Amino acid sequence: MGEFGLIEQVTAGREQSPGTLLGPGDDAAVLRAPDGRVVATTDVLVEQVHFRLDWSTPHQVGRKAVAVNLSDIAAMGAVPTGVLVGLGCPPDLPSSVAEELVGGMWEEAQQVGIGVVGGDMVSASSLTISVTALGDLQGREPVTRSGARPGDVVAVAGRLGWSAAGLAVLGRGFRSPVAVVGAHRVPEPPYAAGPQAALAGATSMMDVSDGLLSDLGHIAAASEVAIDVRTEQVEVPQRLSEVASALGADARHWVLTGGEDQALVATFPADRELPEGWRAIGAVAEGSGVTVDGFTYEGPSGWEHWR
Ligand SMILES: Nc1ncnc2c1ncn2[C@@H]1O[C@H](COP(=O)(O)OP(=O)(O)OP(=O)(O)O)[C@@H](O)[C@H]1O
Ligand SMILES: Cc1ncc(C[n+]2csc(CCOP(=O)(O)O)c2C)c(N)n1
Ligand SMILES: [Mg+2]
Ligand SMILES: [Mg+2]
Ligand SMILES: [Mg+2]
Repeated sequence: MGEFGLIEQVTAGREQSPGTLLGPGDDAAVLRAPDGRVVATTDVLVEQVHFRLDWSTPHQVGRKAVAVNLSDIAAMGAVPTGVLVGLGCPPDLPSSVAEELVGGMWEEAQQVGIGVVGGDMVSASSLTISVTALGDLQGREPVTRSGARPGDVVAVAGRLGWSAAGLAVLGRGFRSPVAVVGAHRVPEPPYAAGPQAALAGATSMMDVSDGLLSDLGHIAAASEVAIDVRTEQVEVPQRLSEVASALGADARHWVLTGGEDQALVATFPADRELPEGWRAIGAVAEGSGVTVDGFTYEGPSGWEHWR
């Protein structure tokens, strides 16, 4: 099948999402931007680096590719308006795989009431997925990484360590459909928690893609503050402890440094009540860097490409 046939196959019969005025099909999509500002973010996923098709179905990979972008929109306190999808497909990739991938992308997009408004399809030596998400601030100010202040509470919404546990299970050759494997295949970012945190006065926020400690390092650096994570406040779910003891691994390490759950982490003034779904895990102080119970964490604090 040629390029245009494939584009036809993956776009045919798709409904236009509510904020889309035009597209896909023209030189660019036109989206409503009621706020007058557009939030934009992009994340690339590469086969063997971000996913394996013997570990996940194309549909699950498609959902994840969109989810990791929508969590960046939520982390700004915005709501998504549309996604654009770039697909680099090896020549021998069955068109059904591309179809399933795009189907998964649509499913995830539709969870938040949007659609795939455009994209591009090219030949490539390994399957490469580039998703761009656009969002709307609905009149609110963006919640950046740089607003954390000494005295703030650090809080998290969503799962931590589940995807890393699932990755460990898959990496040891098990394919059982346990919950952590499901969490690795398709993250469940707490999309609504982003705008809710913004409304509740969050001073900084980001999504946890690389690992809690690593990502908190970005907030600490951008805000020029120190962040201490208090392990007595950080829940290690029973499920993770069970998987860890079966594998001889450390569940707390997954929670503190595991990426790809796309949880949201934010800081809030200490006198504010945390919005529903948010749990306190630490505190902001004057200084620099991230500590755990006052000490520097031994070992890598999260995923880093080329390391
Ligand atoms: N090639 C690039 N050109 C310009 N800006 C970039 C480039 N790569 C990354 N950035 C910017 O650097 C910042 C950090 O990028 P990073 O990819 O770590 O963000 P993220 O999407 O939140 O994390 P993750 O990729 O782990 O999901 C972002 O603001 C991003 O837009
Ligand atoms: C086959 C396979 N091996 C390893 C991993 C783990 N992994 C890959 S990228 C990443 C961080 C987030 O990516 P990015 O920073 O690019 O957004 C993590 C934790 C995986 N998902 N699949
Ligand atoms: Mg990201
Ligand atoms: Mg991010
Ligand atoms: Mg990253």
